[in-house]
Amino acid sequence: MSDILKKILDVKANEVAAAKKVRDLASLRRDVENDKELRTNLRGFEASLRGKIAAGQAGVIAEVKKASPSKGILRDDFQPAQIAESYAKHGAACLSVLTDVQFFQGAPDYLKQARAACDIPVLRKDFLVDLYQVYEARSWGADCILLIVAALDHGLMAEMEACAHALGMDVLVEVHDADELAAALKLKTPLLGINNRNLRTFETSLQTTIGLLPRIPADKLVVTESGILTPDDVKTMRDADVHAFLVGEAFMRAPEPGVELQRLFG
Ligand SMILES: O=P(O)(O)OC[C@@H](O)[C@@H](O)c1c[nH]c2ccccc12
Repeated sequence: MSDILKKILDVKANEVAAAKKVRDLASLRRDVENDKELRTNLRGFEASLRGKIAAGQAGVIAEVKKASPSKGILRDDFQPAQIAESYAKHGAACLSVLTDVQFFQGAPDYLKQARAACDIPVLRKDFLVDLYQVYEARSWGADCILLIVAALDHGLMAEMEACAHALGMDVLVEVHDADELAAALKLKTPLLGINNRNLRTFETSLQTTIGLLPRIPADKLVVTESGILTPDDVKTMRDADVHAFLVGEAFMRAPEPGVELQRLFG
């Protein structure tokens, strides 16, 4: 197995081991749980999505992403605070900020800068493989974490979800096929992301979302992720009753990301 996901997960395991040497889990956990600001300053991620959708709009999670392993650099003039402001001003429900350094050229600092520049909730977008990263996410200000079924043992995944919820964060669980979906449906979170991109091959098809819809109970909020590039793509999803979107590339390549958001979804 030499797929890219496997490579990323190896790096993540090393990163967590290194971070624990600087500050161990017990100490990080204590710091997060004893910080009044972190205990109270939470922006409801699910609530923000549901608010937009209840008003008849799309619930857009707008991504702050400098680069990706499949596409290279997406944006040269990369200023997370400015991008966040632009997204919020033009109607994004939430932000997603890449914190992975090695593969996506993201950073924890980008999450902090983006969140400080607006008042909408923020997802830590990364490959989480350890409880430690859940506490890290909150310590940086994240309102929601991503759990990728393909990256996680199912027992650990449930533990991470419980931890996130205990800290007041929401959880977006990500799947790509029917088996992963079955595992995701055992979690409590209503936020179900369907990644149209295969993380092992990077092939992208919007049919991934459409094909899985019949298997999803009505109380789940489906977020279609990746490969949404045109107003037509948005229409395809909304016609299929999918109203929440996670979009990066299309916005990152535009001169003003928020204006592009409005063009795609307005
Ligand atoms: O840039 P796009 O094709 O609009 O995709 C955004 C987002 O879905 C994608 O960045 C993503 C979805 N799941 C992930 C998991 C890890 C890293 C990145 C991702």
